[in-house]
Amino acid sequence: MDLTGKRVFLTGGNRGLGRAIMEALLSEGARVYFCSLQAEKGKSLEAELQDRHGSSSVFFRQCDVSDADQLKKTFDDAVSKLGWVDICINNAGIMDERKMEDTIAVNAVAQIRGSQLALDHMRRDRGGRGGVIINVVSETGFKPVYWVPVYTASKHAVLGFTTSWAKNPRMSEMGVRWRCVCVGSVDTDMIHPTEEGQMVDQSTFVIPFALLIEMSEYVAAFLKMLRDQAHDDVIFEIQNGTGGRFRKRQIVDSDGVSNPVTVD
Ligand SMILES: NC(=O)C1=CN([C@@H]2O[C@H](COP(=O)(O)OP(=O)(O)OC[C@H]3O[C@@H](n4cnc5c(N)ncnc54)[C@H](O)[C@@H]3O)[C@@H](O)[C@H]2O)C=CC1
Ligand SMILES: CCCCCC(=O)/C=C/C=C\C/C=C\C/C=C\CCCC(=O)O
Repeated sequence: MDLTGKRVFLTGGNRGLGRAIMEALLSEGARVYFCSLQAEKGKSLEAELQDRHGSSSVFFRQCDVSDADQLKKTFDDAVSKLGWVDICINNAGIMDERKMEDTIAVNAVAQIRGSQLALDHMRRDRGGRGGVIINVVSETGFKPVYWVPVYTASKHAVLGFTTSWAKNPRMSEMGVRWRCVCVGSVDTDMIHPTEEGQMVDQSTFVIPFALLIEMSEYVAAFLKMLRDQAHDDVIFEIQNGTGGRFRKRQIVDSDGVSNPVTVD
């Protein structure tokens, strides 16, 4: 897929993975509408990026994605500013085991709702132009991670939702492709818990520096996935040093061995 001129809706774009993907897409000639919780940071980033890429290339709106009404208004505003949306990236997420409801609301419900808004808008069988819906999941979407069980549950939910929609036999008629980005750890604010309790057994948590994925590798793999329209697979796994690859759904055996399996 040529990304030039593509119209992108992205949640959680003011920092971390979302910001890196947004800047890469703008450099490829795409136009991006992004939202995040923090209004001031978002506004100043919008101004900075408009200076660099042009005033009609990037738009920001403050939005709490866990609020259904705000998310709908924000998506509708994106359609009105961009004309339409070709690529929807549900990226916003949090990791805090003390906040179970918030974690499920932001990581699972909001990504599911964002996907549904995008699907309704994109469906060719209902007058849309087709498109791609990308949910930024995590490797925790298909494997257990004992430090963050609630976070892991939220990511499993999105993987189940996304792979299920992708199996709809009428999807080619709808003209929509689905992707789950299942990435290991990238060095963003998220992986540095600052308060006791954000993780279970935090005292045993050691950042796995050897496994960390460089932001540049994440971005390159993400763009590779976006350009590749040939694959039917939904899960795109990014581990360090692999450059990213499509795979079937995985299970992890009790002995820790991870096996690719086909679910159909
Ligand atoms: N950093 C990592 O190692 C990994 C991150 N991920 C996922 O990638 C996504 C982005 O994570 P990072 O960039 O690392 O985290 P981050 O903490 O740097 O950025 C999170 C973004 O989500 C936004 N956000 C959070 N709650 C929101 C809400 N209620 N409404 C609107 N926006 C909200 C924040 O404003 C921020 O822009 C998350 O879904 C995360 O679970 C997945 C695997 C690994
Ligand atoms: C393999 C899990 C990657 C989880 C990435 C993620 O979504 C958020 C990470 C935030 C902090 C780090 C949390 C958990 C553990 C990190 C590495 C575990 C490596 C062990 C393994 O089972 O592979």
